[in-house]
Amino acid sequence: MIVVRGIGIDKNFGAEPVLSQCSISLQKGEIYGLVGINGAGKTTLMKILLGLQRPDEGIVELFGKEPDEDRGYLLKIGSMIERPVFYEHLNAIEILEMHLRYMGKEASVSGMLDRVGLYHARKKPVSSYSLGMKQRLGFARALIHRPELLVLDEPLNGMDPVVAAEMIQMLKEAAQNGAAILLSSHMLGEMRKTADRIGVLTGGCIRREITEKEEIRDHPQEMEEELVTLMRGGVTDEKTV
Ligand SMILES: Nc1ncnc2c1ncn2[C@@H]1O[C@H](COP(=O)(O)OP(=O)(O)OP(=O)(O)O)[C@@H](O)[C@H]1O
Repeated sequence: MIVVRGIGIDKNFGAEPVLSQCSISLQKGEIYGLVGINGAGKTTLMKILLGLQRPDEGIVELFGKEPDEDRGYLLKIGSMIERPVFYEHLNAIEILEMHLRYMGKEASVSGMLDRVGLYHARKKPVSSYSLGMKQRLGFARALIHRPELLVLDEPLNGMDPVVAAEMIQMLKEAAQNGAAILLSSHMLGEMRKTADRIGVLTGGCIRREITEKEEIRDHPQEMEEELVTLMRGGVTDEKTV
């Protein structure tokens, strides 16, 4: 089942084309890794898929249909785009409890804070958190309501290896439970360990998708070299999506 699909998306900022006939789709239960150089358009594509930005051309379908006016689909989505924003005078417990109430879901707030390494700081105001701690709280907020679609823009940025490994494990569990996960990262090694499919965004569209699990996991050196070549705009004989 396809959870989100972008078809033929164009987006320009002024005279600068960022996305050009860009198409992407994610299935239930899959982790899709989006890679590309700085400025390739990863964040822009994610925002368009989430309805945070309008494309100049093209169609987005969420859960099998074009997003409707009542925006009920938002309750099925978790996201973290760029830096997460919070009411900074609240603490982590209050923020996650408020989010769960809004989403109409129940979950263990303490359990989630423990997994992202914030249990010790759970009663401190978010204004006292470091950037990495805010990033972890943003990750927790994106996941805690068990969304069917998760869109995470560089969630592993600035994470230490212990936290990054736990976050990857949590993403895998969410995918096993049926979530479709779109993830961007510059950390090709982490991406290789995490994603079922990797798409290379370059020149405004996804030029290449690496889909075979064996190809992603068993040939790390070759795969990372190929990704870097593609991101630089290099040509391979592979398909354009
Ligand atoms: N609101 C905006 N107004 C003007 N230009 C924008 C806007 N948002 C993005 N851009 C431009 O669009 C291009 C793509 O930006 P985007 O943030 O999508 O790239 P990215 O692949 O996520 O980059 P990074 O890896 O650095 O996060 C960049 O050239 C950026 O300057």
